[in-house]
Parts: sequence; structure tokens; C-alpha cells
Amino acid sequence: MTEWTDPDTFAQALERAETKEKGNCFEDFAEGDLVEHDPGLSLTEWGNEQWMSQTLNHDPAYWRSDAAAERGFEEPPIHPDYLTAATLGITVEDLSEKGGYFLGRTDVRFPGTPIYAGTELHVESEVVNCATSSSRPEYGIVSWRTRGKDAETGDVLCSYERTNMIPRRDPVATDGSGAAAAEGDEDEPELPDEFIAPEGGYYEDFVEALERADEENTAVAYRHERGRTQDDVTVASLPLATLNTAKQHHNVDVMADSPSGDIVTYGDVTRSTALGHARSDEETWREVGFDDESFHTFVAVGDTVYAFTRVLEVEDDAASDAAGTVRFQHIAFNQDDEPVYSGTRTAEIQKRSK
Ligand SMILES: C/C(=C\C(=O)SCCNC(=O)CCNC(=O)[C@H](O)C(C)(C)COP(=O)(O)OP(=O)(O)OC[C@H]1O[C@@H](n2cnc3c(N)ncnc32)[C@H](O)[C@@H]1OP(=O)(O)O)C(=O)O
Repeated sequence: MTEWTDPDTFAQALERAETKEKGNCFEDFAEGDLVEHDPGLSLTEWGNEQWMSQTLNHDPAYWRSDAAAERGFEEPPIHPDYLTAATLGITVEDLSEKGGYFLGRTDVRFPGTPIYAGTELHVESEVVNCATSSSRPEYGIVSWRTRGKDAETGDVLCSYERTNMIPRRDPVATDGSGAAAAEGDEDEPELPDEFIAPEGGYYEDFVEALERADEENTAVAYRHERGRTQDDVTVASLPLATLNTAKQHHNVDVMADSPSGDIVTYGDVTRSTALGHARSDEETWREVGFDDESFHTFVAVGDTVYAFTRVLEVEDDAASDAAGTVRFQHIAFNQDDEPVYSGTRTAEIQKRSK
């Protein structure tokens, strides 16, 4: 009788067996398609706290009832970073499990927040753009508008537009114009002469710093001291806890043959860690939204995520009198000072005079 577990026999069996594939290729997406994602997730206190603690997000309003009450929350709510990561994680099986790279995201908004532990997520995505990559024949570039809804009420809790490179089933010829344009675009860097940092983390400190910087060639731009070295928890456990099935985060065997040569950190972990560093130097009141997010290069186990912040503008138009609105650019960078993530963030920052 054939012993199927004999190594030689099994090797032959594997070679002849069809693989039941997961995920979709570029050709499977068409503009206007609506995908209802089957996985769902109950946003738990444990998941929220695990995400926040591992990414160094320690805003007391998300940890302590008295601080939550001061902010007008019924109890410590679900953090917007965890909500964003969970909304995206659920979509991976249908949108990007085939592989490819999470390139960027914009228009991240939270119309239905605050929300609390126990809320169940139902997520849907609409294909908004399918484009040829002019630099990489084996990929196309797909963008989706994704909405994370309260499964019970249908209220939209988190919405954004995200772009990934997605493998093509059939590679196409490209004209290489993307790479050529990039080569020609290399301008000399023109940084301001002087960088200043706000004295403190209240709204007034950002206003005062921007006023000081109003002279020519000065920017309000500073780095944050904390760094977070990536380990098995941040690289594999956090994405799996959001049902993110991208092999990039948990299949060392497959990733050994990829450009990174190893599993890589979920973009939302990199981003949330950098934001955690930035928030530790400010008095955050409420997150409003995020735009123009890009992931520039991979982060892997052993890499350390640091953060740099530039203050772009302030506006005294927050929903609460206790805060003012600040728009930031945050750049996450690694131990070799390479940018790994950048994006703009609009947040309400507490006033000292509250
Ligand atoms: C979730 C999830 C997966 C993950 O979380 S993976 C971890 C997060 N993502 C990454 O680590 C990717 C980091 N990025 C890179 O390593 C490089 O950017 C990459 C993807 C290797 C591309 O390198 P290139 O040097 O080839 O980069 P280009 O700037 O030339 O971009 C290639 C084409 O993509 C277009 N593109 C780039 N960024 C965006 C963007 N934000 N929005 C739209 N399109 C973008 C760019 O224009 C180039 O287009 P061409 O037509 O010229 O090819 C999960 O599975 O979902």
C-alpha cells in the first residue's frame, strides 16, 4: 500500500496536486464592483488595549473612565487607529491576500465615533480605480473606497480610500515611464533654514510655535524620542488580531522569496506606532481624519519605528470649545533614518485654557 506520508511520495503528491488559491488578481477587479466582506470582528476591550499598548498609544481617555468622561465619552472608547486597522484587516482576504503592496490611503474619516467595545463591524468596499503600473509589469494598481459599518445599525464608523499594488494574472508590457519620470524628478532638497518645536503639547503651544515660525524659512518640525522595535507581536500578532490575512505579515516561508526577504509590519501598525510617539508629545482631544498616507518602504522584525512631526496649520474651529484644530504631517522613519510612512493628520488638540 502507498504510504502518502513517505517524504518522497509526498513530494510527488504535492507537485501533482492543485492548490486551492486564495485572494484575487488585478484582472478580478472592475471599477464599480461592490465587495461585501464576509469576515466580521467584534471590537473588544482586549483587542483595543492590545493594539494601543503595543503601539504606545497611551491617551488616558482610551484607558481610564474618569479621563473618558472628561472628554465626553460614556466609557473608554475604541481607539480610531484600532478601528481603522480592523476595518482594513477584514478586507484583506478579498482585496489583497494575493500579495502586492499597501501603497497608501486617504480621506480616512470616522463619522460614527465614538464607539464602544462590543460593536460588531461589517465592512464593504467599492472598486474606484484600476490602473496599469507603468513601472511594474507584473502588477496593477487598484483603489477601493472602504466603509466599516456598525453591523447592527448600518452606521458608517470608518471610511477611507486605499490603494494597493495587486499582482496580475498575466503580466503586461510597460513603457517604463514611471521609473524614467522618477529619475528626472530629482530636485535639490530645499529645507527651511531653521526648525523650531512647540514649547508644550496644548493647542496654544502649536499656535505660538507657528507664529514664531512666521518669519521666512522657519518650520515647526521636530522628532519624537521614542522608538519601537518590531517583534513577532507587532509584525504577526497585531494584524492577525484584525483578521488581516496578508501573507506579508505571517508566512516567513513565502516571504523569504519576496523583495523584503522576510515578513513585514502591517502598514497600520507602523503608522499607529509613529502616531503614538507623536501623540505622547501633545494633548490630543479628538482625531478628525488622515490624508495622503503613503508607505515608502518595508518595515521588518528588528527594525525600529521612530516619528517626525511637522505642524502645518492651526484653526480655532474645533467641535468643542475645549480644543482647537491642528493639521500635522507625520513621517515614520527607521533606524537608518529612512522614511517608511508619511501622511497628514487633522486632530483637535486640547486648549490649556479649557
Ligand atoms: C495591509 C496590507 C499590506 C501591508 O500592510 S504591507 C506593509 C505596508 N506597505 C509597505 O510596506 C509597502 C512599502 N513600499 C515599498 O516598499 C515601495 O513603495 C514599493 C511598493 C516596493 C514600490 O516601490 P517603487 O520604488 O517601485 O515605488 P513607486 O513610488 O515608483 O511606486 C510604484 C507605483 O505605485 C504608485 N504609487 C505609489 N504610491 C502610491 C499611492 N499612495 N497611491 C497611488 N499610487 C501610488 C506609483 O505612482 C507607481 O506607479 P507606476 O505607474 O509608476 O508604476 C494589504 O495586504 O493590503
